[in-house]
This record gives sequence, C-alpha cells and structure tokens, in this order.
Amino acid sequence: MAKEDDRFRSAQEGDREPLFATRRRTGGLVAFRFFAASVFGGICCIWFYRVVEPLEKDENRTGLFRFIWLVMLILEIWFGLYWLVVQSLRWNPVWRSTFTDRLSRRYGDDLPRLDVFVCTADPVIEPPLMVVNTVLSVMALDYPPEKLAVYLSDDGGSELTFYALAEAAEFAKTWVPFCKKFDVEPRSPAAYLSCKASVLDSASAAEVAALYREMANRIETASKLRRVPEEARLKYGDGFSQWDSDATQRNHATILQILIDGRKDKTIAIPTLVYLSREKRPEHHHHYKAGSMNALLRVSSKITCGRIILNLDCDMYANNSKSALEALCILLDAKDGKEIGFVQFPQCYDNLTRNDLYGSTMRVIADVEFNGLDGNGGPFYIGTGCFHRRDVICGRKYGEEEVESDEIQEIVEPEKIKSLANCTYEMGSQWGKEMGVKYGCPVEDIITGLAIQCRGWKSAYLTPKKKAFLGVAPTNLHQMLVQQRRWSEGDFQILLSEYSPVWYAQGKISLGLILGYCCYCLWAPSSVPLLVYSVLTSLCLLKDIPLFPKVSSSWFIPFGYVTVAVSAYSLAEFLWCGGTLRGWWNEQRMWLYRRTSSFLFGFIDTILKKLGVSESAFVITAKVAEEEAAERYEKEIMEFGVESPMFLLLGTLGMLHLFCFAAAVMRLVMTSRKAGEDLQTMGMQFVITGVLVIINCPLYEGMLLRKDKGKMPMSVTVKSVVLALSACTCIAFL
Ligand SMILES: O=c1ccn([C@@H]2O[C@H](COP(=O)(O)OP(=O)(O)O[C@H]3O[C@H](CO)[C@@H](O)[C@H](O)[C@H]3O)[C@@H](O)[C@H]2O)c(=O)[nH]1
Ligand SMILES: [Mn+2]
Repeated sequence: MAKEDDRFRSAQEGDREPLFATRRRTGGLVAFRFFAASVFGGICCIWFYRVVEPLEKDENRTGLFRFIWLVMLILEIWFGLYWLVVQSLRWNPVWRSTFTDRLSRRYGDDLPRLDVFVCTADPVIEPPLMVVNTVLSVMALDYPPEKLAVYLSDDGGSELTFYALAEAAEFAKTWVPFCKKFDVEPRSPAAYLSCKASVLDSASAAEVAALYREMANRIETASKLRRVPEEARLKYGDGFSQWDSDATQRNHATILQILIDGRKDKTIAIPTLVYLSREKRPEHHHHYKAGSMNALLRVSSKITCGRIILNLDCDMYANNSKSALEALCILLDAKDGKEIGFVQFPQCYDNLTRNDLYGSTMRVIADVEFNGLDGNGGPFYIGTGCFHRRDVICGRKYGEEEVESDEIQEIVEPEKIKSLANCTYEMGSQWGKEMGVKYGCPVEDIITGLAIQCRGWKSAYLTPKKKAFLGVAPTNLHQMLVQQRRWSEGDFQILLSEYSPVWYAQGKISLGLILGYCCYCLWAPSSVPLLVYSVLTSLCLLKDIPLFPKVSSSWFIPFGYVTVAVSAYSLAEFLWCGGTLRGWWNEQRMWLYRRTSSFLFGFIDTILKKLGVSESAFVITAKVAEEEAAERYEKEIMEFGVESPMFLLLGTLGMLHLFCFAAAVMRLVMTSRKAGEDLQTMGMQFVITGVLVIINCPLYEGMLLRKDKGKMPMSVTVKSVVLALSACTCIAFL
C-alpha cells in the first residue's frame, strides 16, 4: 500500500495535513454514563426483589406461582443483561468529518480508479427505470470519468433491464456533462426532475428533461408490455444476441456487455458502463447477492480493476455527488486512514412519510448506534453505500502489502472475461470463503464486514449533512417484517457460525465491538423472552395473579424508575435524531411487532437450518407498490392485506391482550368495593397490558373496522380471535 500511496502523492506543501478528523463526545458522555449507571442500579434492585420476595412471604403460594416467579426472574435477568450489552453502542461514539478541499489540492484528478457495483435481481419488483436512475446518478458522481466505472449486475437476467441500461448509456452522454456543467444535485435524473421542477429555467435543462422523459417513457412502456422494442434489438444486437431463446432467470449463460468503454476511447468524458448477468444453472447454488458481488469482483478486475469499490443496491441513488471524494478522504489519508478497510455511509430513504409508520428510518441505529460502533473499531458493512478497498474485500489482511493494480495492463476481450462469471468458476476455490463476499448467510454483508475487521482492519462511518445515498424503504408491514426476519435470522446465524463475534472475533476486535455485534446478533433469540413476558403479564392479569410489587410498596420504585427512565431516554434520543413524537410511538409498535413476529420466525428458521430441516432464502424486498396501497402508505394507514403466519401471530397476541385487559377491567368494575386494593396490587400489570392494547389500535382497526383492501384478511382475523379466545378460556378455568 505504501508504494501505491506514494504514487498518488504529489510532493506538495501541506502533505502532512490529515484528510479527515474524528470528534469524540465529552461533556454529555459523563452525564450519560451516570444515567446508565443509575438505570443499572434499578435493574439490580429488580433482580434482588425477585430473589428475596418469595422468601419473605411464602405462605399461600402454590407451585405454579413459584414457577411463574422463577420465569419472571430469568426473563428480567435476560432483559437486564441485554440492556447492558446495548450500552456498548452508546459508550464511546465518534463522528468523522472530511476535508475534500485538501484532497483536491493534494491529488487533483490523480485519484485511484473507482468501480461501482450496482446489484439488481428482478425487473418486476425492481423496475428497470429505477435501476438506471441509480446507475446514472453514480455515473455523474463528482469524480474523474476516466477513473470511474459502473457495473450493473442483473440477477434477473432480464432483457428489459439490459434494454433500459442501453438506453441509459445513450442518455448518459447528455446527462453526465449536464450535471457537471451546472453542478446539479441530486444526480439521479428522476429525483432531480421531481424536486427541482421549478428551477428548470435554462434551455439546456428543459432539453435534458424532455430527453429524460422520452427515455423514461420508452423504458416504462417496454416494462409494462414486457417486451423490448424491435428497433432496440437491432441497435444493440450484440447485447441481445447473448440471450439464448430458452434463457430464463434461473437458467442462462453469462451475459456481459461493455456499453461504454472508457479504456478504448480516452477522450469521452463518460465513465465506463458494463452490464453483467452471471451464469445461472438450476444445479448450481447462486448465493444471491453475495454470488453476484464476487462475479463482479472478478469480471471488473479484468476490465477497469478499480482499487476502490463502491457497492450499491439498485434503489440507492447517489444524492450527494461528493460522496466518493468524502470516502477517499478516509481511504487515502496517509496516517489514520491506512488502517481503515471500508467506509460505510448510512442507509437512508427518500420515500418516508412524516411519522414513519413502519419505523423504516431506523433513526437511532443510523444516528446513534453506528457512531457508537465506529468508536469501538468501526461500523458494520451493510451491503449498500459502502466503499471498500478492492484487495481488502478480496481477502488481504491488515499489514500485508497491497498488490499494485491500478494500471490496466492489456485489454482483454469480453468473450474471454465471461468465463469468470460462470457457475463452475468458483468450484474448489476460496471464493465465498476466504475471498470476496461470504456465502451461506442471509446477511452476507454483515458477516463479510466482520471477517474484514477480524483480519485487522478498522472501518469508518460517514454521515455528511447532505445524505450520500437514498433508497426505497419497504412500504408495507408484511415486507418490513419479512426483511427484518431475514436480517434477524442472518445475524443470529453469524452468532452460531464459525465467525461468531463471541468466539472467533475474540482478541481480533475490541470488546466493545464484540458487544456491538451481539446486540444485533441477539435480535432473534430476544424474541422469546419478550413474547413470554408479555403473554405472562396479560394472562396473570386475567387470572388476578400479581407479578409486580404493590404500587405503594417501595419495591415498586425500581420498576417504575427503570421503565420511565428507559422510555424517556429512548424518546429523547429519537427526538434528538430528528423524529416526531408520533414517529417514536410508531417505532415502539414496530419494535414490538418485529420482536414478536419477525425475530421469532428468524429464530425458528435458524434452528431449523441448524437441524438441517430447511434452507434460508433471500426474499427480495419490492421497491414498488400498487396505487391504492401507495396511497394508504402516504396516509400512514397500516397495510395488512396478505395472509401470513406472522400476521396470525400478531393478531392472536393483540386479541389476547385485549381480552385479558377487558376481562380485568370488568372484574374491577364489578368488585368496585375492593377496586382500590386491586389497582394497587395489579397496577403495573394494568399499565403494561393497557399499553399493549393502545399500541395495537391500528391492528384492531385493521382486523375489525376497516373495509379497504389493506385490512387484515378475514381468515386471519377469525383465526386470531378463535385462538386468543380459546387460550383465555383455558387459562381462566385452569
Ligand atoms: O439474488 C439476489 C438477491 C438480491 N440481490 C440484490 O441485493 C440487493 C438488496 O436486496 P433487497 O431485497 O433490497 O434487500 P434489503 O433488505 O433492502 O437489503 C439489505 O440487506 C441485505 C442483506 O440482507 C444486503 O444485501 C443489502 O445490501 C442491504 O441493503 C438488491 O439490490 C437486490 O437486487 C441480488 O443481486 N441477487
Ligand atoms: Mn433494499
């Protein structure tokens, strides 16, 4: 690496100035640690109460009651320890800032080659027009075009996507120079034209807009008809001829087309653009996105071989044209930057509604927790918006010398390169294991990032004011839950895998970072305690069994303090990250739903996979919604609509809490003489179940009141009510 850096360094003044700065928090941190200690004190009191209380008044307590008490103790120990682990994310946060002016002064246009990998997999739920907008936005990045190459990996093997990319290659000749000349932002044409419609005063802007609309029309018509226009087939014949007549999404040869070749024609000011659809055969596992990333790594190494790689999902367009320069400020920094293997930007979205009904922003994760991870050694690699050093993602350990790779030796013809993307290429090799992105895990990104960190690299988290990349967040509950199920399952698999942060990473990364990984890797198992705790609380309310100290007792203080302190802190944090009160409330609901459905299913999936019963799959998140559903999303009306076991579980739980709460209130009213006494002993349970009922309101509405297509399917509602009612009846007469 030293050699490389020397080559890029011009002997100018100010060479020693760092290209980025790292800021730590000081004042607030002490207050936070003090607060955290007080909460932990409360948690210890709760544990203590659970242990000593049954010893004190033991008389009329049955075996069942003691058993429940023991369960509560175990659960509270779990919650307390989990809370402790989560504190690692807040213990030592850092913020990075970059000096792009210094970078330009030092390097000018003498920057390393940058290869951008965009992945798409399905022309129906990832519309080609959206994909090419992402591609165009990165082609127009503020970066010397002869040093930039954009690769689109199409796991859908779709002629429509190829056609759209060919159209985009034409349009880029107008779009890229236009962006640079007028310094427009953002550089996704769709985003630019929709948000800046009023600024289109110059003649050239109007011309570009018209050109874009024509192209968009052609692409959308083709997508709608699912047919490529004949004249395009003729025009891009050598591309289309690579599709065999019997090619399908899961069974086709490698298709590789260099649409714009910056190697041959050094005068054009447009980045290289390449379409790749790796070979797929039913008898070979394709390893989802990880497989396509590795194919891209190999193929690009024979075309442009960028020293730096940016990975993007097909919906994540570049919103900030300086992001590449910002990332290079870290990767080219001669001192602290040398140990950094990758630079991660947060995953942000441009289709969010005000109160973020599905909690898609993951505000606190992006604005608090990842800075915490950075302070402990570096954020995770999250699959999109990440700049890697090529040889690091390919397997280089920290301390080893970088292989010089920046000048392309010879131009290899595409026909020769194709074999690198064939199914059999990886057989018997280290690809997917020690080389490239790892296989076998639904969150290939997280495990790959962990492996890189275990090889001695740090990573850095960059959050420029102007968001670097914007994508499409899931717009309905089911998709959200499915996505979270994949994540929780994948993270839990990592915990149990040979790369487990607990054993494998020991001594390789800091304790804080190990705990940081654990927070997410424990998502799936944390579903069980929450489920048991909430159901037990409600059922015991129904049975009139007190589980918590009397409201008037001093033992109540720690319970009250921990609950209030933790909620208030989470609310403050949420507001501080720019959220709304409603948004926080929605987030709490999603917290509950994720945990009691996605994470539980993720947990079960993982166990089944370990037992060899099932394989985990990568369910792609749709990036489009049908019109009515999109309207409901805009109005923040919760979308159910499909029959899903996860909904059945949520519905049953919701109904169970409702019945228990209703029954307990009725009892309170009927026995009004001792109502005060009852409220004292059952107070905490009334509050917990009451909150569960209030938070479930949109669910009840969807099950019982709504008539639109997004309501809960009747079958799910009926099953949920029957299940919850039978459970309550059984328990009531137990
Ligand atoms: O067989 C596949 C499946 C998916 N993809 C692409 O992978 C990306 C991510 O898929 P998406 O359905 O959008 O999943 P998300 O949950 O939104 O993705 C997050 O989580 C994934 C891991 O679970 C990471 O791979 C992603 O980078 C990260 O953004 C998309 O561009 C897909 O086109 C492929 O290329 N091939
Ligand atoms: Mn996505």
